Amino acid sequence: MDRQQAERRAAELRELLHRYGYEYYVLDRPSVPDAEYDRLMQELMAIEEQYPELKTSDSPTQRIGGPPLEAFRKVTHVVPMMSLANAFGEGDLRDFDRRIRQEVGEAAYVCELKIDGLAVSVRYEDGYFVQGATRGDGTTGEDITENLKTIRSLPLRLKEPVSLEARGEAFMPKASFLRLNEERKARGEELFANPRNAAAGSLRQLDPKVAASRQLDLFVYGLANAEELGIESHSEALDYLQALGFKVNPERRRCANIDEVIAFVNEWHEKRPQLPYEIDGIVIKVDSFAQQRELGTTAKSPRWAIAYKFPAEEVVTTLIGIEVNV
Ligand SMILES: NC(=O)c1cc2c(=O)c3cc(F)ccc3oc2nc1N
Repeated sequence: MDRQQAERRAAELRELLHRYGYEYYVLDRPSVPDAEYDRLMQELMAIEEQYPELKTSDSPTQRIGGPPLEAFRKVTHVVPMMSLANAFGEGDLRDFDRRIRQEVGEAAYVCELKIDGLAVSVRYEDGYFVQGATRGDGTTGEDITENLKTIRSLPLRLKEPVSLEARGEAFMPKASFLRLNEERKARGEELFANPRNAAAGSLRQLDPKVAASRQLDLFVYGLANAEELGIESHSEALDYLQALGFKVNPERRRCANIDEVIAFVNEWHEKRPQLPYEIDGIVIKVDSFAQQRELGTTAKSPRWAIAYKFPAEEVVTTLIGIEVNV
C-alpha cells in the first residue's frame, strides 16, 4: 500500500473504530464483534507503524497506552474543581432546600447518582481531547491525559468541533474490580480495598499500559464553561454533553421540589446493589444556571449543590473467600 492509500485507509479505520468504540463503550450496544474491532485496530497500528506521521491526536490506537511517563506534570484548573458539601439525612436536605428557596425562590433540582470514583477534568479544543487532570487540591491537579485516553468511553474526538472543559468521575466497575483483585490474589499481590482506590491507583500509574489494562470507565457530569456556550441549565448541559458523545449517567432526574428529590434518594438507596458500579450517595444540584450564579460558592464548595451520603452500612462482603468489613 503506498502512502496515499495508507492515508486514506487510516482515516477510514479511525472513523470505523471511533464509531464501533462509541457503540460498545458509551451506548453499550456493539454493532460488530470484538474480533472485528481488534482486527481493525491491528490494521491501523500496522499503518501507523509504517507511516508514523499518519498517527493523529485522536487515533484510537492510543487506547492501548503509550510509553511510561517520568512524572506527572501539574495542571492549573482555570475553573477550580470544588468539592461538595454533604447531607446525611432528610433533615439536611430540607434545610438545603429551605435555604435555596429563601435566597432564589422556587428552584428545580437535578439529582444524579454520586459515582464513587476519582474526579477528573477533561479539556477539548475544536472537538479534540487535549488534556485531562485530577482534581488535586481543586486549583492544581496532575496531568493524566495519557491514562485517560485509555478509557474507552472517553471520546478522543467530539461529534462537534467545540472547545470545552467537562468534569466527570472516572471509576472501576464492580466486575472489573473483582477480576482485578482475583488476579492480584493469584499473584500474591496486595488487594485493593474498594473500586474507588483501584480506580485512583490505576490513574496514578505513570505507565498508561497499566491504566489501559484496568477497564476503567467515565461518567461526565458537568461543563466548566457552560455559560460561554449559551447553555442555561444543568439538565441542558448534561443532554448537550451526551449529544457530543460523552457517557452521561442515564439515572439522572430533574425534580420540581425537595419531596421528589427525597423520593429519588430513597429509590436509589434501595436499588444501589443492582448497579454495575459503586455509588456512595446522590448529588443534588439547582438546575438553573442563573440561580446557581445567584447562590455562588463558599471557599471550597458550590452553594447550589449538595451530596447526600448513604449511611455506611456494616456490609460483610466476601471477596473470593476473604472477609472484608467495609
Ligand atoms: N461523584 C459524582 O458522581 C459527582 C460529583 C460531583 C462533584 O464532585 C461536584 C463538585 C462541584 F464543585 C460541583 C458539582 C459537582 O457535581 C458532581 N456531580 C456528580 N455526579
